[in-house]
Amino acid sequence: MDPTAASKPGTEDLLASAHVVSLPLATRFRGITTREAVVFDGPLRATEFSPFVEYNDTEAAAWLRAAIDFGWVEQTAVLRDSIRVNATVPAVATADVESVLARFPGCRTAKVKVAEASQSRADDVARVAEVRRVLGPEGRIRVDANGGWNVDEAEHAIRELAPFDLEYVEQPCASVDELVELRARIGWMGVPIAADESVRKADDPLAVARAGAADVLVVKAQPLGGVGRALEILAASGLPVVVSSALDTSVGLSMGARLAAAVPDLDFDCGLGTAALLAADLTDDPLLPVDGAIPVRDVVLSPALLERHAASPERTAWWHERITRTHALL
Ligand SMILES: O=C(O)CCC(=O)C1=CC=C[C@@H](O)[C@@H]1C(=O)O
Ligand SMILES: [Mg+2]
Repeated sequence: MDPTAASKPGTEDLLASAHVVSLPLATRFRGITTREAVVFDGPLRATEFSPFVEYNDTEAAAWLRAAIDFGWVEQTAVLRDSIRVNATVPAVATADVESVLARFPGCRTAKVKVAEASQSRADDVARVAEVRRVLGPEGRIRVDANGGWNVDEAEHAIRELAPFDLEYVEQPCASVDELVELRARIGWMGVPIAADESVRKADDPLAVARAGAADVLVVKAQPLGGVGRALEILAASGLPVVVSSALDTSVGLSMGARLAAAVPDLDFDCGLGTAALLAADLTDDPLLPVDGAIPVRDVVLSPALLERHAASPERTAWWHERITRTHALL
């Protein structure tokens, strides 16, 4: 659903309603310890624009489209009022696994990061083994390699990890062609493959489904251009989906929860529990997992928290320029 010309905010409207923030993380995740984000006071609700700082303007444009859609336009009907979420376990030391999982009360599913460049396969196996020990035999475990393996490495790593009973392996290899080859090689193991970067960073998010490269799609509202656009993509793919966050603040998580609430069939727990990875948030009532789920609702920004976590003048100016450049691309 594209914003209409009438309701689409101009650059000045966006900048006037923007709050640039820098939030500390509770635990290092994908190499960062603070999360920079912009939240807008939209006329419909608070909304978020938080492409990672290294993303270029072309990639960031989809995230801005999503922010505008959610704050100014989005009215999708929802089918459920709470979303079951997974615990997200960064590539931490084995000794820290239990305390990370404790941040996600009631979550029966854990997603474990693997294939971190500075670590070995033994580290991955030990981390997954520890997650299995803490969750017990009924827990569900998925791993996410963020495209860090080639096909041979993926085949061997999955064979070593499969005895821990994997729900799926997310983005084991970087390219769609590699995923196709890997899927053919490991079919006998019965471990499904999920695509994440091959959906959210691809020029054509449906290429992976057309190629038969994955069994499951990971969909994220911001990188796919918003709730409506993500729903179109997942419907066209015909594949089961997992809705996930982009390490958003609770505002971006409310967008993800709304997307998850509108998905016709939602069989997997969603990666929307990540407020638990933040050491601070922007609302007095954050979307933290309770009993393994988060509610589907809008988020009320706290002026005091916006002020406390306001980014420096230099970073604020950087984000304002990014918004201005990115908005010109829409
Ligand atoms: O899916 C989850 O459990 C949480 C979200 C998550 O893992 C991610 C969020 C943001 C950036 C990514 O590196 C990462 C992912 O790859 O899925
Ligand atoms: Mg992923």
